Amino acid sequence: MSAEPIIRIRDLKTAYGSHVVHEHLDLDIRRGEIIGIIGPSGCGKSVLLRAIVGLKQPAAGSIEVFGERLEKLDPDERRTLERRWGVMFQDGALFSNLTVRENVMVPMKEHTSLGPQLRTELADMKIRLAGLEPDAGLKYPSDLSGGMRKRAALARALALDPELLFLDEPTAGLDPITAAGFDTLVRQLQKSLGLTVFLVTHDVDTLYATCDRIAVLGEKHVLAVGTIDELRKVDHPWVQEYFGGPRGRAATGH
Ligand SMILES: Nc1ncnc2c1ncn2[C@@H]1O[C@H](COP(=O)(O)OP(=O)(O)OP(=O)(O)O)[C@@H](O)[C@H]1O
Repeated sequence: MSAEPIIRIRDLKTAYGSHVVHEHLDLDIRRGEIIGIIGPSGCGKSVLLRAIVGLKQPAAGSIEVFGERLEKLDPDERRTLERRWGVMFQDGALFSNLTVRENVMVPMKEHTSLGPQLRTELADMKIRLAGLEPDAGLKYPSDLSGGMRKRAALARALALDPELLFLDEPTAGLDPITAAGFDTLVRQLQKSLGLTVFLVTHDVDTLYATCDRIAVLGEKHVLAVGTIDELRKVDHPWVQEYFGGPRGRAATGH
């Protein structure tokens, strides 16, 4: 892992009108790590993700990704930078009128000059990489189970061979076995592709199974960041409850 963070957030403030979501938020994401982002509902996990990828304009502070500040780039430079990450949104956000293969090809069409034949071959490769059977590519999202839809959304997030992957609650709504399969897949992909993963989750099992470090959001900023063992020692009621409460104990078998 290099010392230079892949994402560097300093003194971030975000707001919707008078409603301040983040204030004085600092966070570094290290290259090659899977960092879990947790915190109470509505604390701003998804908004933080959106701010990093440029979908939510910060009210103050700075966000650097790959050493660049998005708002300082011209449109071409920004598109080049955006190609280096993939995002899987909370609901998967697949286009319902496109097949899985066509969904995966959307970013390729937008960002590359690859011809249809190559796009198809690459899309099918991503579909397999995400753990789906090849024939899933010809199906529409409505023909897939929840777990398969998540994998299809993951395949699309991987379409451009990203270095950085953003996953917003990837296991929400999945049964525990399917969720565990997804966790394993994320870990395998991180290892084999050398990805850095920014993973928003409520799922304690996912944290234990996949994350190198965890950042706890609350009170508009990062309350604590560290390994699970480090966070267990943090003297904050929500953090204590999260890791020491019944769900946290069940996940560790303590
Ligand atoms: N488009 C929007 N317009 C106005 N307020 C918004 C918008 N998006 C998010 N918010 C507000 O920002 C705050 C943080 O929302 P966010 O979705 O990031 O929370 P979260 O931590 O991801 O929650 P959850 O765990 O429930 O998904 C909430 O108070 C929410 O109401």
